[in-house]
Amino acid sequence: MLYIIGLGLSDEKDVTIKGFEAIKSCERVYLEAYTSILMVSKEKLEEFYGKELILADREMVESQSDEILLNADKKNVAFLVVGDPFGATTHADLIIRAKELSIPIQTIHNASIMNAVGACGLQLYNFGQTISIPFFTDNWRPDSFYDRIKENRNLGLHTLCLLDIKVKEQSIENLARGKKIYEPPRYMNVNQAIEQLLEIEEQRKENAYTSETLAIGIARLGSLTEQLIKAECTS
Ligand SMILES: C[S@@+](CC[C@H](N)C(=O)[O-])C[C@H]1O[C@@H](n2cnc3c(N)ncnc32)[C@H](O)[C@@H]1O
Repeated sequence: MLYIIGLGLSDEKDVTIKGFEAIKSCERVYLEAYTSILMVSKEKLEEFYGKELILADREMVESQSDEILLNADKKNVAFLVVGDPFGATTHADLIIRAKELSIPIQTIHNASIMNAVGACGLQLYNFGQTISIPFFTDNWRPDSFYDRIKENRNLGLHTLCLLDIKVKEQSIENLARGKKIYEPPRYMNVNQAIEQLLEIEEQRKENAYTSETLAIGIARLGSLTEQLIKAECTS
């Protein structure tokens, strides 16, 4: 059985009892830690689950999924995803591959940023398309998210902006040279996101939003001690 288990949003204790029991039954446990992160270390998770975790980076999930799925038709294997396994990320390739290999799959859901964002006071019913804001580079400054925000605002809907996480990524140069040298991890903060949003508005000038637009910044949602929700105009 391949268990696809959501870990929730904050720490080792956010796993559900069902998820915890499934992890306990598994021979191998993979932790997907590149699309979202928990606020505790891998070691803390291992101690709480009583299991060694294998870090599954993007390369492993996207190019070596057969390694994850090895023997999963006979033994229990867990694939842990922060938040909910189907909240923003789907890991469709892994699931399709498992189905092709006739491996039974069970998903154990958990809270996701996609629903927990309701903690800021805005009605989930009134959110439009969710967008991702990627880190700009010197020569790559994509702005397709701008159109989604504009469409949402024209309909009177809020936009959930997910901010980029870069874990174990190669620079373009190292990628081109095939060098497996990885950049230090980076996590986009709210200020960086605002700077990028305003840069695009400055170029497009279509008034999707302005520096006066009220925005809500949310950090570490779900953490009992460190959660921060702050609403301010961007100027
Ligand atoms: C791809 S999405 C999340 C997918 C995850 N599977 C889920 O269901 O929550 C990852 C992004 O969501 C946002 N996010 C996730 N968890 C968060 C949290 N606890 N507090 C604030 N933002 C969070 C961050 O912008 C992060 O880069």
